[in-house]
Amino acid sequence: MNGKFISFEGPDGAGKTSVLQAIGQELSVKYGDDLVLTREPGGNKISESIRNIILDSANTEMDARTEALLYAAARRQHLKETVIPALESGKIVISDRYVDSSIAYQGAGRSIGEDEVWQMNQFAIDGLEPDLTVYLDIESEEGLRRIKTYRTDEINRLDVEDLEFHQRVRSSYLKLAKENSDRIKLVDASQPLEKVLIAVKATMLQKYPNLF
Ligand SMILES: Nc1ncnc2c1ncn2[C@@H]1O[C@H](COP(=O)(O)OP(=O)(O)OP(=O)(O)O)[C@@H](O)[C@H]1O
Ligand SMILES: Cc1cn([C@H]2C[C@H](O)[C@@H](COP(=O)(O)O)O2)c(=O)[nH]c1=O
Repeated sequence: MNGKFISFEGPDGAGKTSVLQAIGQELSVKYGDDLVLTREPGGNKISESIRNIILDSANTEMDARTEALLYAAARRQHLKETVIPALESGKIVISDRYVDSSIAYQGAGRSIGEDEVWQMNQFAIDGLEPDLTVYLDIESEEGLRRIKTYRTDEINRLDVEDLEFHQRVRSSYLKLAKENSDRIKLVDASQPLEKVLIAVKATMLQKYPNLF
């Protein structure tokens, strides 16, 4: 596949949506339809339906392994329907979250086990990893503060987990970034948004010097 596959990762409230909106606007001027901005869970009808089930705050009885399997199912459909066809036609695919989210949130956050969640996801991703992952790092307290202070849309079933859950998620991300330093590049997301954007662009340019 000759396209570029870039994922953005981070704890809740790190600023992925804000960063991707700005970067996406800039890149779409240059690339038009050759840029695919998408998200997990979601990106197509089936995966968005699965997203609604997973994130619905009313689904309090959902088992942690069921949750992990649903994320993996949404991921598989997203890959088959959205990501792989775009990469095969040479497009740039930027996904808000991918399999690292499952390792951090289900593996560590829900304490299912990071290795177990990674193994289970192999069936869904069939070896397809991003070429570059931009990890927006934020302390859990600050991420949660941002969500509670500024969010106008709905607070989802994972946002309302306690501080310890979100701290396990962040620790897992930091471990993943250390163990996969060729692929995962850390950006300090506690800075003002303008500075985060500069750092993110610099990170992307290191991998793809002519991207912007
Ligand atoms: N660098 C920043 N400094 C201060 N506030 C920020 C910054 N980046 C984003 N925010 C604000 O924090 C809130 C969360 O940001 P955003 O929705 O972009 O994060 P996110 O990583 O997509 O979160 P989630 O994964 O929970 O959807 C928003 O209200 C946004 O305006
Ligand atoms: C892909 C994926 C996501 N999650 C969690 C992380 C967030 O809390 C939500 C998605 O909401 P966002 O506002 O779009 O970031 O789902 C997860 O737990 N596991 C995953 O694999």
